[in-house]
Amino acid sequence: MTLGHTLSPVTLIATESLTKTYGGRVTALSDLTVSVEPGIIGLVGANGAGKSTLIKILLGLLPPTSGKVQVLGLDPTVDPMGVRAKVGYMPENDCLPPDLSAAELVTHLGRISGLPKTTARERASEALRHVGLYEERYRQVGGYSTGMKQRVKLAQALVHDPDLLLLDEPTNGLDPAGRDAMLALVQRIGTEFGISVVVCSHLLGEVERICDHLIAIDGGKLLRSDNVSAMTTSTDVLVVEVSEGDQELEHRLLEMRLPVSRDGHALLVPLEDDLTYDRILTAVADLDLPLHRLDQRRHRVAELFADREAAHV
Ligand SMILES: Nc1ncnc2c1ncn2[C@@H]1O[C@H](COP(=O)(O)OP(=O)(O)OP(=O)(O)O)[C@@H](O)[C@H]1O
Repeated sequence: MTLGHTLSPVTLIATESLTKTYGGRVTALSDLTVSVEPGIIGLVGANGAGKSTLIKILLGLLPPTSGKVQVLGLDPTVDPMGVRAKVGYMPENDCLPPDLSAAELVTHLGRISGLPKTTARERASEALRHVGLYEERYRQVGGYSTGMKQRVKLAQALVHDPDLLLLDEPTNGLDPAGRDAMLALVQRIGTEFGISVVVCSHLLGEVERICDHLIAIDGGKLLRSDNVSAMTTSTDVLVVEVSEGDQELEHRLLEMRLPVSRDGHALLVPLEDDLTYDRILTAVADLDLPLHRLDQRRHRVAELFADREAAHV
């Protein structure tokens, strides 16, 4: 199958007028046309936006009602096994059998993916090492913390060495430190292992941190698909951060008649002209403070959606 628009040889995922209705009543995806290249891609949308439905269609687990879809050049409606051989999937919900060890489970799932016994065992150990569970791999999964269970799900998605990972809400149920660790891991997989990743999340701020590209959907429709850098354009406010002495610096900048405001420890100064940089640097040097950051503040992606219902995604 070839989609109507021209596909670049590196197109990762492409859909054209993709529509999915459940029971003819609920429209989960509506006329969705989107195309992305390899990288770390965030799929964001509020609960019920249609993210999981899209993931299931990409995997060939669910047939679309109408429209076209391609994953890594394959059509999941025609060749679901071909797609699944190249794609790893981390489901959203807790679905791990509690009485198996992580090593047994990931090896078993590797075997199901078609790996020979020894290779499956080796690949399982490797995948568990990548996610930081090597030492704990012979313990029963039932005794694992939520963060460890999420990492087992990630390891099983990696076991057959896929070209693309589809991660459905990988930070679900994790505390802030666990979320940071999971996001760092996902980013490392995308950058160091060269595996493309689609991260599904209803938390825009999270995916914005690690993704190159964002697809935002709302009510099954495409809201926006763009590079994160294109969405987060610079503002005309400078952010100044010093490792210590921020109050001293604030006083000095006010004395210099610069209209300073605060965002936590960071000082914000409107950028009037190039001299603003010099004046701040002079103040920092005069006070002999350790400058940590001086640059133009960028818009957060969330600000782009602030005037829409999708603001809470
Ligand atoms: N099997 C189903 N039968 C009927 N309606 C469904 C089914 N699965 C999903 N839906 C509905 O389709 C819409 C999209 O659901 P979907 O699970 O794809 O959204 P989502 O963005 O993944 O949300 P969440 O983050 O809550 O999982 C919702 O209105 C949901 O209630």
